Amino acid sequence: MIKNTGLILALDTKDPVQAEQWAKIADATGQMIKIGMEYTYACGFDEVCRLAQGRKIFLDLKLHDIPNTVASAIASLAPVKPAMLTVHALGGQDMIRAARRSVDEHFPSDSKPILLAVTILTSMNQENLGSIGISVSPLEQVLLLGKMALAAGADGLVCSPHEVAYLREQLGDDVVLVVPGIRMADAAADDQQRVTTPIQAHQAGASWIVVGRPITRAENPAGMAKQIIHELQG
Ligand SMILES: O=C(O)c1cc(=O)[nH]c(=O)n1[C@@H]1O[C@H](COP(=O)(O)O)[C@@H](O)[C@H]1O
Repeated sequence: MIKNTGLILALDTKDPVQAEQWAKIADATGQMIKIGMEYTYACGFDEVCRLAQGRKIFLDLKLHDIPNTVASAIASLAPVKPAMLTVHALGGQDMIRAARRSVDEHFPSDSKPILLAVTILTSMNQENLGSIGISVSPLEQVLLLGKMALAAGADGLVCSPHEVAYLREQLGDDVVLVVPGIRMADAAADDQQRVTTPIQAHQAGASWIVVGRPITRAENPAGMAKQIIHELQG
């Protein structure tokens, strides 16, 4: 059983003022923030570096390309000094090996980001998998991709809350499991398919949960963040 599950607040916005306000909520509670594609593409790399300064950042750009391109992209991300970064497991073992080499080469040994492989997006269900030619269950596919990614050098995985308990059992306590697809009980799932509540993800063994809209669209985002942290610690 994982004792502590951290909260990562996803800053999915194009607006630097809004991002700073949400980041301050995370600062006040000592949580990590996630900067993703929306912010990076809208605001640019310099702004990402500014927002990241003095903060623990999960840089979620979900790199997925040929090995050389991914390795070079990771080298370009070094100025952000992220604590975590993502590649897509579907890029395969050669791409993940190249990502590993690039992290080891371009980041100082005392501040290497945790290299995370995104398995099957939380927005996909069995039917979506079938439409891309995958007939096994999300659980089986996540385990297959997860084992491959860890063997190729990833430090951890991004998976849905539905797979966490099984991955913990199969892969042990040391692997970092980062878990989006978090919704409060009875809340709308939006575009997410494989979801649970924060406490269920914690009990299943998540190292970190990633939460965006349940906090950022709450009437009182700071209050909601505190409530989730309280639940995770309870
Ligand atoms: O890599 C991720 O963080 C990620 C992987 C995944 O499978 N599903 C997923 O939702 N995410 C991210 O987690 C966040 C979830 O946001 P909300 O659905 O608003 O809580 C978004 O920033 C997504 O980009």
